[in-house]
Amino acid sequence: MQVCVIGTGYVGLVTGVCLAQIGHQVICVDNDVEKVKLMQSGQSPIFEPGLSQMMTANMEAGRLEFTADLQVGVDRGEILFIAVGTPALPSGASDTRYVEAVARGIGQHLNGGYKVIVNKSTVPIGSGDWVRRIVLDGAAEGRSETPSFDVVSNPEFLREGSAIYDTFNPDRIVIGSSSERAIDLMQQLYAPIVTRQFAQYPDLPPVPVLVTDLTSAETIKYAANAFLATKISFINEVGNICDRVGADVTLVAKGIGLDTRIGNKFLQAGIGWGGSCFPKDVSALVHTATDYGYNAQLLKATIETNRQQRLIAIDKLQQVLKILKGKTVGLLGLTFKPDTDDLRDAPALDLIDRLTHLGAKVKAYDPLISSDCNRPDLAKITLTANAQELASGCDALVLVTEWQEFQELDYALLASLMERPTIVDGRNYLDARSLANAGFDYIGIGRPPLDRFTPSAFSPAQIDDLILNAAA
Ligand SMILES: NC(=O)C1=CN([C@@H]2O[C@H](COP(=O)(O)OP(=O)(O)OC[C@H]3O[C@@H](n4cnc5c(N)ncnc54)[C@H](O)[C@@H]3O)[C@@H](O)[C@H]2O)C=CC1
Ligand SMILES: O=C(O)[C@H]1O[C@H](OP(=O)(O)OP(=O)(O)OC[C@H]2O[C@@H](n3ccc(=O)[nH]c3=O)[C@H](O)[C@@H]2O)[C@H](O)[C@@H](O)[C@@H]1O
Repeated sequence: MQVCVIGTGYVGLVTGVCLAQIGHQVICVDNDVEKVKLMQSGQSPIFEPGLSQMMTANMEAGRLEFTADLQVGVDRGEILFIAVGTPALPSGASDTRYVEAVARGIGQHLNGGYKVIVNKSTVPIGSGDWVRRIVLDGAAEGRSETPSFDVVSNPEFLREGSAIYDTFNPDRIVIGSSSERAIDLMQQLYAPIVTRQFAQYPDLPPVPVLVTDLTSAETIKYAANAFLATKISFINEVGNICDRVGADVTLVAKGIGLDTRIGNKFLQAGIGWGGSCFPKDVSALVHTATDYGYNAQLLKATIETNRQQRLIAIDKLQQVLKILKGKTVGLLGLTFKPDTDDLRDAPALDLIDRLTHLGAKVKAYDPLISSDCNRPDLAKITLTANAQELASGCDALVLVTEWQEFQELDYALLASLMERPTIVDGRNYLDARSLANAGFDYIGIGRPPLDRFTPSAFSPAQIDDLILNAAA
């Protein structure tokens, strides 16, 4: 099928590349001319595991092209994906100006043939009909013939860092539309994914496809992200209670997660959720609720709990170091999660603000953020090229992002380079006992100290063994 994807960010580019990989003819449009030139030369503007290779392979196979010319994309595509950003406005509402610009542009360039216009961006509930109207307005401006099109909501559930895997192995595909013709075309489009032709486990039953009305599909996207964010805020709150009563949140999470009604995913306590979507999407849902006369108290608490949680590492540092003014704190990781170069709304940024406000000197090492990144929000910190350089002269380290390479560091060496080897493991990611043996004062989130025997001394894998043995 002929597909046009408008917006080539974390979602649009992955969608375009994966649709080409399953055999469709894809043209990706972006209004950032430099980005388009980069992609035309075979380079991905973002880091996502496996993306560059798949992108170049599909370009070479003649299934994937890039352009800055929306007219070319609209002419070529039978299915037009809108995948531009919908960041938060200061009010918490979603900023839909990029979606509006694209919808109007599509309308201006429509050429008479039937098109399916797909909202892949996360758009406020009710946007499907709004997009239809904007497209019609654009068409009237462009004086095109009466356009023939339908609007579909097809929310995206991929995670950064595993975006390609998630695209080929989705838990479900949601298609919201009132048009049978559009729904049928969307089902044809996704057939190779639904039948798991590109899945890691091809023998699993087909991927469930949920066909809904537009509004329900749009609400599913917000509800999914709000639920996941609430689940994390919940376990973080339990972790804070664990800190006070001496329980271990990693064991509590195991214990509740074995209940299939609860499930074991998204129960990792830490320094809070961040990224380009959870913060803005939960805020946008609260905002929508308010617009419709409902006070979404639970979601507000989810946000507030997370705001506090992001600074919990500072409380822990203050307990050990007391005065932070004049101390040097090293951050292991900056991105909001591992395997991405994305710093949008990363908890690290709040930590940096607060630590510098308290007079601490902040250093950081992140495998994908280099000192020449020229980000104003990182201007007040020292970015180092590796973990040794980071640890050198630090009073404490905070593990912010659970990059795999942080498991393999020589912590005894790092400890020897530090003023006072203390580490706050903001993701409960490291083996507490090994860190203690390496000379560190190890502090987890919601975990008791190691000075008395507790299973906290075990690594996550060892805890899994305990469960298996117990089951046997
Ligand atoms: N990042 C993620 O993991 C996920 C994001 N989403 C949603 O997908 C949407 C896109 O998010 P990201 O890919 O992260 O955004 P992004 O900011 O990485 O990419 C947006 C792209 O759209 C381009 N763009 C803006 N205006 C344009 C226009 N008028 N014409 C053509 N291109 C234009 C920008 O240059 C940029 O390349 C958002 O609504 C987001 O909420 C949904 C699921 C996952
Ligand atoms: O709408 C979106 O953009 C996407 O948002 C999230 O994906 P993403 O933000 O890429 O990353 P997640 O893996 O969900 O992590 C989000 C944040 O939660 C934190 N997190 C996650 C899981 C957990 O147990 N604990 C926890 O603190 C992570 O560290 C990270 O800061 C959702 O998981 C995707 O389904 C959704 O498509």
